[in-house]
This record gives sequence, structure tokens and C-alpha cells, in this order.
Amino acid sequence: MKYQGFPDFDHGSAPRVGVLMTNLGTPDAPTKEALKPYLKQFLSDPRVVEVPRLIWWLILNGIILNTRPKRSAEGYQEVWTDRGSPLLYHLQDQVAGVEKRIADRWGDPVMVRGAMRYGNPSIPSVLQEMFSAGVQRLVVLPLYPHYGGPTTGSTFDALAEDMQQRRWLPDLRFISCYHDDPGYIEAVAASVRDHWQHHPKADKLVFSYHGMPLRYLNEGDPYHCQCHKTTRLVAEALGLASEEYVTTFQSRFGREEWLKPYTDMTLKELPAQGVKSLQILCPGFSADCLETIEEIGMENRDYFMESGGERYEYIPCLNAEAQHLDVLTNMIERELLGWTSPRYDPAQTAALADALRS
Ligand SMILES: C=CC1=C(C)c2cc3[nH]c(cc4nc(cc5[nH]c(cc1n2)c(C)c5CCC(=O)O)C(CCC(=O)O)=C4C)c(C)c3C=C
Ligand SMILES: [Fe+2]
Ligand SMILES: [Fe+2]
Repeated sequence: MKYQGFPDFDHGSAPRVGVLMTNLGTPDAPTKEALKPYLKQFLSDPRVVEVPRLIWWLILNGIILNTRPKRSAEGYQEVWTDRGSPLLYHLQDQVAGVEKRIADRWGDPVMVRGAMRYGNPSIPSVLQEMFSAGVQRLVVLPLYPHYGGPTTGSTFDALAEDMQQRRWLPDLRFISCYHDDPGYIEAVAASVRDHWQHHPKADKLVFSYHGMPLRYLNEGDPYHCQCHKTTRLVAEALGLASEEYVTTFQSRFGREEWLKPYTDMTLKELPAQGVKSLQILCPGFSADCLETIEEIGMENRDYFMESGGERYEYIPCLNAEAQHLDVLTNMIERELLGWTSPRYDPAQTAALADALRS
């Protein structure tokens, strides 16, 4: 059978609206055995590594997958919790929070689920669950504020690849970015203001975003511009002058030139320029993960302090903070309009019925 369907579909059953929230992915355990298949899936994606396939296959299987899993597993061990990987439990909390908000306003026809682009729960397995439950209209929200081919673009590929196998396709709405959404900007600014309530302002506020090869920007990826726009809008909301903040790019991988300035190099240079205290945030990540907790919270702290820095504070991601959940829900609700309507409050409906009867 070429196309997968639901032969036992009950014609006439009520169609449902679904919301799928996705993030990048994470290994099932912080071990080199679990890292190897995870990194293989991730790094085999041509959206992530744009290198001719045969050359990359040799490098990936001959070198990277023999060395990187052990090193990455050590990093994951530093951040692993009782609930597993932070990226996964934050996604679970974000989904639960949005689900509750949507259920309160829209009722049962809307089904909210979370999935990971790589690893588990996989996008195909969650789509199968949603379509089996009768979802015929689907809103997809990749939890990346900034559009990037390796992240958002790749998420769309995974959806498309799944749907190429299906007989009955849903209506589809895909939120490709929200880097300048006023609610998101305000939530990021509020997280900084909140931090300033308990810690005096530092010499510099560093906005650190995940990097990508410079080549992707030169070939038209909007990610770099969107990151700079977020920084500008948050800085405006905070009333910062241009010398009070800087945008940097982290998590370089491989030998190619990536977006600059690099976070690690910048932090090593700042103390010599008179910056002794800094606060750093990662607005490109909707949830804390290896790249923020370990790389920014630990590794880069050491670089700054060893180079003469005196105070270093990491401001956490928005995670499942109430304001963030409101922002995500608002974005989704804008997409739901026209597909379904907010349900009536049952008490109000009963009162109206009583009033009509009397
Ligand atoms: C190899 C190239 C990579 C590109 C390009 C890239 C882009 C990119 N990534 C994120 C967000 C995340 N990356 C995460 C982990 C991660 N990223 C890479 C490589 C590239 N990323 C690797 C090899 C890894 C795995 C960890 C490691 O071995 O170092 C994560 C998840 C972290 C977790 O806790 O599980 C996120 C999130 C963005 C936003 C982005 C560019 C737009
Ligand atoms: Fe990455
Ligand atoms: Fe740009």
C-alpha cells in the first residue's frame, strides 16, 4: 500500500483541530550509546550540514560519530535531571501549559501535542496519534523564534516527508517565526527586568544566539537578521544604549566560518575592554538545554572569569513561565481563528437559555 490511511474511519465523526509544538530534539539518555543514533539522525540532515552527501557521509561516519558521542554525552550528563533532558521536560511543560489555556477557551476539539525533530517523541509518531484521533486541521509551531533553514526549515521537511506517505492530508498552518512578535519581545524584556530586580545591572548585556555557517546567511537564510532584530527590539524595550549590549553567536561546530562575533571569543575579550560584569541571555532558545545550561551557564562563564571578569550571570530562557505560555497561546490562537471558535462559557450559556425560556 503506497499511501497510509485509516480504513476503519467512521465517516461523519467530528473533525478535530490539532496543535503541534516542536523543538529540536535530544538523546534518550546521556550516554555515548544513546548519543550516537541521535547525532547520526541530526547530523545526516542536509538542512543542518550543507556539504556534498558523499564527502559528508565519510566525515560523519568515519570521524565524527566515533568521537563526538562521548564528548556530547559528558555535556548531557552535566545537565540531565530526574525528569530527563531539560529540553524535553520544558517542552512537556510548555505543551501542558498551552493545552490548559486552549482547553479553557476553545474546549475539547483542539488537541495539543509536542514532538521533537530528532529523537523522541518523533514527529511521525505524534502525527499518527493526532490523525488517529481525528485531527483534520493542524497548526504547527516550531519553538524557534527565529527562522533558520537548519531548524524551522528542517521541521517543515519532517512534516512534508510524513505527509507524503499519507492518503488524507490535513489543512495546515505553519508558524515560521516570531522573532519580532510584541508579546515575545516583551516577555524577553520582562525576564531581564526581573533579573535586575535581584541583581544590579551589569556592565554589558550579552544576547547570545545559536550560530550557523556564515555561508547560509550569504545564501539567503534570514536567521542572522532576525536575531539582530530581536536584540534591537528587546534593547529598545529595556531603554539600553548601544554600548550597553552586544549580539553574539555560540555553539560553533566544525572548521568553517560561522556567524560572528563568536560568543566565546567575545567573552574572552570583554574584560580587557573594561567589562568586568556581564549578564547573558539566549533569546533564540525557547527552552533551556545543553547549549544554554552547560555552554553558556558553565563553559563560557569560565572563559569570562579566567580572562579577568568579576561577575557573570546567566538569565534563563522563558521555558514554561506563565508569560511565555501566554505568548505562545496567543500566537496559536491567531491561527485557530476561522478554524474553530472559542467555546461559550457553559454557565453563561445556561443563564442565556434560562433567560430565553422565561
Ligand atoms: C552541525 C551544525 C549545527 C547547526 C547548523 C545548528 C543550528 C542550530 N541549532 C539550534 C538549536 C539547538 N542545537 C542543539 C544541539 C546541537 N546543535 C548541533 C549542531 C548544529 N546546530 C549539535 C551537534 C548539537 C548536539 C549537542 C552537541 O553535541 O553539542 C540543541 C539541543 C540541545 C539539547 O539540550 O538537547 C538546540 C536547541 C539552532 C537554534 C540552530 C540555528 C538556527
Ligand atoms: Fe544546534
Ligand atoms: Fe543580517
